[in-house]
Amino acid sequence: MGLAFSKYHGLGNDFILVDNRHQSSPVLTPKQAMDLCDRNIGIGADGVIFALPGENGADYTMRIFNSDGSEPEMCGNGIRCMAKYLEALEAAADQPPTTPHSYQIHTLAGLIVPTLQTDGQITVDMGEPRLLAGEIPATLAHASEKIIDQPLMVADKTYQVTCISMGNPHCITFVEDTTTVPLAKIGPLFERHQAFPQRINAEFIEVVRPDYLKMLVWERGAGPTMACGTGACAALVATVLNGKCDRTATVELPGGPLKIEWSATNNHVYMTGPAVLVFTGEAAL
Ligand SMILES: N[C@@H](CCC[C@H](N)C(=O)O)C(=O)O
Repeated sequence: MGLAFSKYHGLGNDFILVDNRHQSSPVLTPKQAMDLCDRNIGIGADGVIFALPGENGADYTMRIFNSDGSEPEMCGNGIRCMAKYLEALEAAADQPPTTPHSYQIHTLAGLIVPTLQTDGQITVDMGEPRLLAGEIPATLAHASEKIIDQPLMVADKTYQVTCISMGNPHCITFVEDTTTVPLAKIGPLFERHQAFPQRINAEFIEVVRPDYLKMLVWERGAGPTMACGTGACAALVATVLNGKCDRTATVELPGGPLKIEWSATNNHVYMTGPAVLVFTGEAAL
């Protein structure tokens, strides 16, 4: 049986998109998704995203498997890709949406709202960051406390970390220079540190200016990726909480820039960036 798919990327963070609008659970198993993500024997991607029927009054539901088959709660770059994918599916069915056009998307992290802009960029209302240790989850503080600039011992070195959930968990460390971070060595140790019972995404941030951050990321379930949207949002929030940047800043990732704003008015985080169709195809299962 063949599986029709579209491959998209958001700043090099790449995904296989599957039209799952007629079934209420993903049409692939985690193992099938993992095999399709393999860059040698599959299509190659950081994850597989399923566009499902909407739940809780939403237009659609997004589910995602990481390239290791695990299921995260949310994906920032992925939801921009899904918005473009939905636009293409609707246009193919002669329902061309108007722009700017928003979708209400239910995720395991709650309701997320991407808006397609007339310039091709997508702005996503990512909801409110969750700051308490119990919400992340992390054991570096009592469940009802925040983890801001706390020590974490990794491979005999103490890092000062700030932990934020954007629905999925992030651990942020400030560095002098992102080019000197031994990501392949310490990334997996952060991800599977005993302080993080559901593993963690690890971000390393260089504050270049109060409105410009550089970021390296090691993703839970996917390893080093070219960009992470939820990670960039968590990084901006962590940097504000540490008094090192403005509430609006550009976060420069290996794959390019994202504009992130943490609104002082409604506490929501907004992410703006691109999503690009790479190719469509049919995969053998
Ligand atoms: N790349 C994504 C995040 C994908 C999920 C992450 N690996 C996790 O397990 O939490 C993004 O752009 O946010």
